[in-house]
Amino acid sequence: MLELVDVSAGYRGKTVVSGVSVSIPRGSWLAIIGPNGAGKSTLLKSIAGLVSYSGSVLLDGRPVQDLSARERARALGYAPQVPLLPEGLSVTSYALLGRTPHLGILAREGPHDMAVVDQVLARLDLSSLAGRLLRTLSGGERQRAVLARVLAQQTGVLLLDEPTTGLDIGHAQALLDLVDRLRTEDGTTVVSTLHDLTLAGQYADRLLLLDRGTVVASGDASAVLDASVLAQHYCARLVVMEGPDGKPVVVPKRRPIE
Ligand SMILES: Nc1ncnc2c1ncn2[C@@H]1O[C@H](COP(=O)(O)OP(=O)(O)OP(=O)(O)O)[C@@H](O)[C@H]1O
Repeated sequence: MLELVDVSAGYRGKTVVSGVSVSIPRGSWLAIIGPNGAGKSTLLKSIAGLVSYSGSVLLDGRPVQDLSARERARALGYAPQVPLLPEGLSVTSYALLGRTPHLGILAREGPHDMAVVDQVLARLDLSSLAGRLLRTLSGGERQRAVLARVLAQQTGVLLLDEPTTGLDIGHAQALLDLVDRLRTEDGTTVVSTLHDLTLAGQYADRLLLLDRGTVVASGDASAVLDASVLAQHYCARLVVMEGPDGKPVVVPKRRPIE
């Protein structure tokens, strides 16, 4: 169980996330949604311990701040929205970095670590690119390499900042399906930011809508993906329809030509 209690965070004295409390049961998926600048990434970085915050982030009742760096790296896997990549590494070497928290001091990766990485690369459709240098990858391939590293980390909690950015619809779906499988099979807990509201509604158990740093709506897809709520907070023209699986589909409406 991951629990946020009254979490506030900001930069240089300016608060950009204010008083967020939410419980995320083991094996569930929370999607943080909201307009640009709402504080989604900042909230995710707070959970990852990458920005300072007030309030508490508890993992199985224990403050995450009390974990050692190694314990934290074994417990929480974080994939940033705009990663800084070591461009000269191959995809395999980069994904193997995800195994670091599992290695003994001065130990090198062994066959098990290689097997984990091979499996993750296969699941992300990256096997054919395993030997390629990161700087030679397309945007979507780089994005998948970042996710390969975090999935190779095999943590109980995945913190994914816009994991589908730059991915085509097929690769986006494959990635979300993979995360969903980890969630249901291994009990992995997922917290992700997502701009695609339809995908957020399809995959997450619970959505948290942030606007200007505060939670303005929270609940399942049908409760949060309400046309008037979304129109108000995103300043957008849209309709919400029912999709084939009964989940909401958020459709933008073009401004009528005068
Ligand atoms: N390092 C930083 N220093 C100062 N201000 C920052 C920093 N990072 C983010 N901010 C500001 O904090 C606010 C929230 O940013 P954040 O990246 O959390 O929003 P977001 O909801 O993830 O946005 P987006 O959808 O555009 O990615 C924004 O106003 C942003 O300019």
